[in-house]
Amino acid sequence: MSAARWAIAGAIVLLVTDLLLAWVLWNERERALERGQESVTLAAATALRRAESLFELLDRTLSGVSEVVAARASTAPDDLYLHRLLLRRNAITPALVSINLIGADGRLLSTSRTYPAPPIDLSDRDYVKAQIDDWNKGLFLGSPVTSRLSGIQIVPISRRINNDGGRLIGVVSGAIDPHYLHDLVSNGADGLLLGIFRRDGHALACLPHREECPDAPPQVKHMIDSDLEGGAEAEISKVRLLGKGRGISVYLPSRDGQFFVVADLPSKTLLASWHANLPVFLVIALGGNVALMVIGLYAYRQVTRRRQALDELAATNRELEDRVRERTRELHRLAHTDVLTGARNRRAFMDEGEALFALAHRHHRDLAVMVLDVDRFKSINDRYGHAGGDAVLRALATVPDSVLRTSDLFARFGGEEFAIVLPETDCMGAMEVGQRLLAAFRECEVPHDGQVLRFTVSIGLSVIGPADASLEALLQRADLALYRAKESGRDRLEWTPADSGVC
Ligand SMILES: Nc1nc2c(ncn2[C@@H]2O[C@H](COP(=O)(O)OP(=O)(O)OP(=O)(O)O)[C@@H](O)[C@H]2O)c(=O)[nH]1
Repeated sequence: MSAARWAIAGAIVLLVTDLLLAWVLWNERERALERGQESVTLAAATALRRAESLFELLDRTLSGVSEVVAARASTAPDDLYLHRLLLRRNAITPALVSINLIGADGRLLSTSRTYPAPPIDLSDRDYVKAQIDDWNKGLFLGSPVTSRLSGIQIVPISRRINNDGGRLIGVVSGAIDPHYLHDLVSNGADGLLLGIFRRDGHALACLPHREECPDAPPQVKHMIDSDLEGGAEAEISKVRLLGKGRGISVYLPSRDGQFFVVADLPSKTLLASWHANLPVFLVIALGGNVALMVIGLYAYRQVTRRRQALDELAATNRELEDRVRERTRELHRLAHTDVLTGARNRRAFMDEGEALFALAHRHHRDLAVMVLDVDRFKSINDRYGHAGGDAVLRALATVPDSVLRTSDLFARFGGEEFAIVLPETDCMGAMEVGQRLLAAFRECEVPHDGQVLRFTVSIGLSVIGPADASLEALLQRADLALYRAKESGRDRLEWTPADSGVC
């Protein structure tokens, strides 16, 4: 596999691994958001339940006062009685700063705080007007105001008092201590913003700003309007309703629709644990990537090295084979070459000569054999030394090159004796060649030791006959002819006829 393919395969493995890790990371994030959503919803629901319980309790208190006053309306109870009634009910309702009785004209008739009641006109207050204007209003939750009675910030509630005929007798009101409302939204998680709002957006309580709760921001007011139209119970938004930025928000209206709880948590808080684990994930991802890259590189190097080793082994094998072939050729050449002259030796001559003989014999072709012997070579040796004799032999071996055909076979037979096989050559042709050879040897000059040596050669010739069974037979006849050549005076060619007696 090429380096590019390795790189592509490695990149794909890394990509898949990183995508898997990213998927795990994304899942972790979604789960953290889900957990955050559950905790925000729980905080809002808890605050709503506690607020509804409180308002039910306060409603029962005001209803109780209302019933007593209505029952006693015909007997016109005195101020002290009313004050004591309010005082007793207030004593068992610590959430209220005071309980007040207001006349049908809006003037304060009695209060649990002081006796006698100060002359205060409350006809302009929303919690008074709402009850005077509506005979069946139920419990009314007023806007937070500064009490004219106590001078502190309170959240007013009120109930209408009717006589048996349904006519307005007066209004009973209670001033809720804002701290009680603030306690409803306590115990929130870190970073949680929680608010209880009236339908008109006035804040009744909030977390974490206990003292100065901001009124509902525009987006909450928009939710309230939507709620009025659609009657939705809860809405979860990814955009925070109370804080800035993104996060999880929950909006819950009360059963009677008089107030709403809104809670939200910023993404930063929701994902705090996820963010805390992020470096661990990144280190794992980075470590995984590095580990995969190291493993990939290691595997690539191992495979490359193995391939290189195999290539080198193959190259070494090829080189060894070449050397063995070369060596074999050299050995073959040495085994078939005469060391002194470089011509073929007897073995090579016999191998190749037998093959030429067999070919000629089978196809009835002509073939001639010559045996050559240097004349009086012993005297050359004696006169010029062995080195002189060797020089003559070396020179002799070069002469046939210029006379013979390349298809002819020339070899040193041993000592000063040489032999030639002439394929496709009849007796006449061979004689002609023999004469040319004799002439060439005569003219051959051998420089040696500052002198020029000359030599002659005697040649014995034989040609193939039908009765010849081997090259050896021709060689024997050529030897006989050579003997005659020597006997006849040397430097000449003689031939021995075959059984047929023709040349
Ligand atoms: N320098 C040299 N001499 C050799 C070599 N081989 C054989 N001789 C010598 O060649 C001589 C052959 O001599 P002879 O067989 O008597 O024949 P000749 O002297 O050539 O006489 P004729 O053949 O009758 O003409 C011997 O003295 C051998 O020692 C060789 O390789 N080198």
